[in-house]
Amino acid sequence: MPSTRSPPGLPKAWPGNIIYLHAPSYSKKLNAVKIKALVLSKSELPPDAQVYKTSSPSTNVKITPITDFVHPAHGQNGLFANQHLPPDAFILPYLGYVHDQTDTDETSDYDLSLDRELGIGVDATKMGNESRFINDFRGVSTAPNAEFRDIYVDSGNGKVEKRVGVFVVSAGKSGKRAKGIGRGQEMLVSYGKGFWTERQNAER
Ligand SMILES: C[S@@+](CC[C@H](N)C(=O)[O-])C[C@H]1O[C@@H](n2cnc3c(N)ncnc32)[C@H](O)[C@@H]1O
Repeated sequence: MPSTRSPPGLPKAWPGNIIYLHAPSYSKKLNAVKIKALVLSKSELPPDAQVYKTSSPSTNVKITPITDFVHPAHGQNGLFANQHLPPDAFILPYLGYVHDQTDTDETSDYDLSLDRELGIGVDATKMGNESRFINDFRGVSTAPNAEFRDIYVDSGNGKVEKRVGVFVVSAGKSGKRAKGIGRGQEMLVSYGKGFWTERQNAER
C-alpha cells in the first residue's frame, strides 16, 4: 500500500514542485540597506517589542484540497485549522522569496508586501510554507477570520527578522469574533480589492 506520510520535514500534502521553506529565502539582489532593515540585532528593538518563535512544519494548520463545488477555489488547496485558534493568536509566518522591485514577478498570485517603503515583498510562488495556501474570503465567507500583521521573529544568535505573520482576527468590540477559528475551519484572509481588480484588468 502506498504511504500517505510525507517526507520528513515536509507538511502533509506539500506539492513536490514547490520548495518548502523553514525560513525566508533572501534574494541576492537585496542591497545592504534592505537586508539591514529586515535582519536586526535584538538590541535594536524597543525593549517591549514582541519577538515570536516559530517552528515548522506548523502543527496548527493543515493543507487541504478544496472539494466543495461551490467554493470558488474548488480544485485547488486551502489552509485549515488543525486545532481551535483563539482571537489574535499567531498562526504561522508567511515565508517565501524575499525580493525588491528589481526582482518582482508581476504575474505572481503569492506576492505579499513586507516593507512598502523599501518596496520589499515575499513571493511564495516557487517556495514557501503552508501559508501560501490561504485563500481569500470572497465567495467563501462573509468576512476574513485571519489577517497579516508585521512581526519580528527570533532567528537565533541575537538576531531578529522582520516578517509577515498570519494571525486570527481580533474578537472585535462587540465580541462578534470571540470564537476565533474552530478546528477544521478554513482560514481566510482578505487579499484586498486591488488583488481582484488587477486580475480583472489582466483578463481583459
Ligand atoms: C495565494 S493562492 C491561495 C492558494 C491556492 N488556492 C492554491 O491552492 O495554491 C491565491 C490563488 O488562490 C485562488 N483563490 C484564493 N481565494 C479565492 C477566492 N476567494 N475566490 C477564487 N479564487 C481564490 C486564486 O486562484 C488565487 O490566485
